[in-house]
Amino acid sequence: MSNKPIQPQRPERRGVMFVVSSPSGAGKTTLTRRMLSEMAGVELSVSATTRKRRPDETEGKHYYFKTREEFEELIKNDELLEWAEVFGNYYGTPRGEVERLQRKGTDVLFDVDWQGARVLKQVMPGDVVSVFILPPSIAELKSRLEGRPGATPANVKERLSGAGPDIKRWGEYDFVLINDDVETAYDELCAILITERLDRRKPSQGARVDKLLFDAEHLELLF
Ligand SMILES: Nc1nc2c(ncn2[C@@H]2O[C@H](COP(=O)(O)OP(=O)(O)O)[C@@H](O)[C@H]2O)c(=O)[nH]1
Ligand SMILES: Nc1ncnc2c1ncn2[C@@H]1O[C@H](COP(=O)(O)OP(=O)(O)O)[C@@H](O)[C@H]1O
Repeated sequence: MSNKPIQPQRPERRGVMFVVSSPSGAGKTTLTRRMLSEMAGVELSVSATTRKRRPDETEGKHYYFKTREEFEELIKNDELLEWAEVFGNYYGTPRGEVERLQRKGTDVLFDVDWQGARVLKQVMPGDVVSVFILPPSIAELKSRLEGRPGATPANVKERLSGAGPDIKRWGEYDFVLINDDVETAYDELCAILITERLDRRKPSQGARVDKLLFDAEHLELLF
């Protein structure tokens, strides 16, 4: 029998499941799109929705756009990890999308409402960290909603009336940040993800330390 020391088995890296919610218009899309384009190692879980595509959105990159019939088929076939109806449209997280990103070992960003955040916490306990983004005031929220391309008085009113019920859920999130100055809010959002990556309790951190310790205790194998 060989008594050659065995290198510790490296468990596969389990990414951070980074869940971000906000009342509509608070700036979640602005902040998360920037994070996805500037930060390495994090990818979007692209949701399916029955909402109409906006001019700046691309099929398969921002959402998978579906008819109600197609979406109901996804529900029936259990292809969604979670789904909810928001402002009269269906939104849901495809299981395949999350499995694919988890296999890659990247961090996964979920842009979901409070209902989705709650389910994701239940189905991936230990992996989810959640952030709630708030506007600095309701007056500012209204003016951001009004300033968005395609805004109509009716959809501004609908989204504004959803703000109170959304804000009530703030206590269910791990982190809460106020998007007043966009640069500060962006730095804070990145800081949360970076802190999570460095958490000692993450399995990938243990694997990195195991490797260092193994090498430190078997210098003869190295030099
Ligand atoms: N539960 C759940 N909510 C989602 C999903 N995708 C998007 N949402 C939420 O649906 C809401 C409406 O999103 P959207 O139509 O893009 O509008 P916006 O918030 O006005 O930009 C937001 O709160 C999103 O976070 C999903 O897959 N599941
Ligand atoms: N910190 C900020 N200051 C001023 N305007 C902002 C700020 N963050 C976002 N906005 C603007 O507010 C509007 C709503 O932002 P958006 O990212 O679409 O919100 P959400 O995804 O939360 O619905 C957009 O026109 C965006 O450019």
